Amino acid sequence: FKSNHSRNIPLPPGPKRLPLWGNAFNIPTMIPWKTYAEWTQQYGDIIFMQVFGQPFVVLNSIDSVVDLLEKRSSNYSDRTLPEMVKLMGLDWNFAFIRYGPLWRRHRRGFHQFMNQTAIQEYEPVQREGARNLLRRLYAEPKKFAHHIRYTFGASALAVSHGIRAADKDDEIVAATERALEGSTDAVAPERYWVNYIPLLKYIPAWVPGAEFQRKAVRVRVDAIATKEMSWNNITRAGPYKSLAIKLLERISHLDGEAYAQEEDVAKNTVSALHCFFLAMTLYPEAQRRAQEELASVLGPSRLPEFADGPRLPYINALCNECLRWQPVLPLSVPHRSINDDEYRGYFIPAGTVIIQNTWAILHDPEVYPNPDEFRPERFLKNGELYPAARYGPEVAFGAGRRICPGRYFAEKSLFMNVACILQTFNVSAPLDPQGRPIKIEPKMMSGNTHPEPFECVIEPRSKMAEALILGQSKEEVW
Ligand code: HEM
Repeated sequence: FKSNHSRNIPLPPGPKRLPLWGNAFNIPTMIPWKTYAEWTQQYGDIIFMQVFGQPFVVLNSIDSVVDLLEKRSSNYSDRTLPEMVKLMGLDWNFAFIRYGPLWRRHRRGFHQFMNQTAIQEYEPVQREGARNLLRRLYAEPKKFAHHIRYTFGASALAVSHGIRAADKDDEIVAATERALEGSTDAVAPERYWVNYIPLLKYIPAWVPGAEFQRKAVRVRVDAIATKEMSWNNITRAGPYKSLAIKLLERISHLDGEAYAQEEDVAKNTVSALHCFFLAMTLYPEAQRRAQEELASVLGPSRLPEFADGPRLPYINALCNECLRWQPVLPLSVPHRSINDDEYRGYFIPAGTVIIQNTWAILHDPEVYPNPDEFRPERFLKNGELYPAARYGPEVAFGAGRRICPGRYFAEKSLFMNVACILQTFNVSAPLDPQGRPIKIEPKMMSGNTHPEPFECVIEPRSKMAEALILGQSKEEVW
């Protein structure tokens, strides 16, 4: 692609391209969202790249995202299916379905079960999940990252199949976790050459250097196991069974895929909660203010309920700040254009992969001063929840027709877990042998969506808090 020759319209600016390779050597492999944001200085907010003939456009500003992904959504709602995702056997994933009638059918089904009214039905599962997480954190605080993953995996199993997961070491939850471990990795285009050169898929797994093939086989085996296990276990389903079956019929083909789908997306909420622990470890003042609010609204002797939400603006602002501070999908999920287009005097060819740089948008210092600091107050005005600017953390859920359909569900899960944890625990940095807090650097995994492993201390806030955690008999609401 050089430009639209017939009308002589240039491509958007971007790094210089080599013949054939294009920008293959410019694509940053580590934290690409920061590099793309830095490139704005040089190239502006829309950046063009091309790798082996595949055009890419990075959108670094909210204006370009609104103009293209929202206002021209009929042209910018297609997806690209990376070769590695196919090799892993995860190509059924709704997030990768091409724009068209099949996607529309899935999307309608998802909306039917995940709209703001329908999700009220899942409140008991979300409430139970949050309370069970408290007991797990109390029993083994050091394994907090595992507990978050496990709790959300179990809730996904409940919502999608109506199956109650075992209290620990559930085989379906474990297999799906393993199967999905690689899927975020696969969509990060910089990770695997096979995403650019599909012919590489014919290299057999035994060839030295074909590690991508061996990884694909490992993921595929777990994906098949998940499917079979969850289907065979549908008999374990409780009263949610009929709801689960309806959901399965609508959004998948009545097999194990709906659970893996749920698990896959639940993973984003897991990452957001993981970032919450990181923020609480690094910003004790924000934690103190949130706990003061809980004390004044709830008192010390009960756990939060969904109905408390409107009276807890600081907790809501803190959840917003978790989504903004370390967005769990910093480059969203790529869209793809259907037809040739012209924007701000530039030519965008049909089939261009469009990357929304969510991180750059939510770290724009003009809108969010000192963007690397965790400051929930930026979402408050006169003590009330207030949109920080003309756009808020909803950008973290994408844009246009492919915007995350699970966002209301995710926000409710985040609220319930954050409020329950802060009501009962103090989260702090571990101490060194001299008793000083160990300094932790906030770092997100590249190409993946959660923070790099870190340690934190999680202790009950008081005897009363301990009683709240343990006093409840094990919650079983369905
Ligand atoms: C904090 C949690 C979450 C975040 C930050 C998040 C973010 C996103 C983003 C950025 C996208 C891509 C949007 C785009 O292409 O413009 C997406 C897609 C999607 N999300 Fe979420 N998500 C979260 C939780 C969930 C949950 C809990 C569910 C389901 C219950 C869900 C279901 C989906 C689905 C099905 C898609 C694909 C939509 C499509 O391609 O049409 N997400 N999500």
